[in-house]
Amino acid sequence: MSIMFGKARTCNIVPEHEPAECNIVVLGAMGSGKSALTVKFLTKRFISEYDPNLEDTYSSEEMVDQQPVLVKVMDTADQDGPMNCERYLAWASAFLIVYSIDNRLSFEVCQQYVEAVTLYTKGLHPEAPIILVGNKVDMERYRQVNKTDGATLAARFGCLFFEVSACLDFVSVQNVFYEAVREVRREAERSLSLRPLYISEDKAPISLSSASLLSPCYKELPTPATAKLVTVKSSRAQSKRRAPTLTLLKGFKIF
Ligand SMILES: Nc1nc2c(ncn2[C@@H]2O[C@H](COP(=O)(O)OP(=O)(O)OP(=O)(O)O)[C@@H](O)[C@H]2O)c(=O)[nH]1
Repeated sequence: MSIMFGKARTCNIVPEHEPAECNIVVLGAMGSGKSALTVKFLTKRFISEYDPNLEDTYSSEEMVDQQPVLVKVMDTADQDGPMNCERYLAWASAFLIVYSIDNRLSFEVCQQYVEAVTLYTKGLHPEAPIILVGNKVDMERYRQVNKTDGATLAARFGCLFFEVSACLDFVSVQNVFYEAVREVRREAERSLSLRPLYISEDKAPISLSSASLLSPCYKELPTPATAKLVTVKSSRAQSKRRAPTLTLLKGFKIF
């Protein structure tokens, strides 16, 4: 039921059956652990070697809060700091911006990413959320970035903040990606509540399912020079319809 100019009208909500999509871009300094976090989320395993110039996009069917969602993860590889950001800014539903707690420079590069992304997303509806991630928390004895530094940066830009380790427990890493999906859903709801619904008799019923709520996620995947869509169905896929398959990620040695 929505009220428009004082008239009470109903709209037939036709639920879509396609899982919503959520495009997550993983950004951060070289060596901060972007690929390791991506592979941990997709395979539950920690990688040790990788091709540092490899930039790929992977997809995985997930169930977040009992709602199916196709999570697409773009693992970026910039040489030094935000470079030709247009390849991912319009595509992204959310950003994970990663630094390594044992590397102060990676934290400074991370701030450049937060500023560059915020410049683009501020004022967009829905706004693509940023999640700040302090990785390698297992390297506590070599810590160079205090947890309060990360929390302060996150508070300054209104982002969520987590410290995790790609080589420790899987659930903490999965939670970061799941929180990104939840933030996208919350932002879509917020954005929808700001817009009056225009409904007239001759218009088709409006579908407000989670898919259309997340319609900002349905963006054409850009054809950036290096990213290729590699489908990786997580072995955790809850979907009974299709046997989960896992294509090992090119360029990663998984043990
Ligand atoms: N101790 C520890 N090492 C990690 C962790 N995450 C990644 N590493 C290591 O850090 C190095 C860089 O990890 P990557 O995941 O390749 O980092 P990246 O940000 O993808 O680096 P680029 O591909 O060069 O952008 C590798 O040797 C990883 O094994 C972590 O949580 N803890």
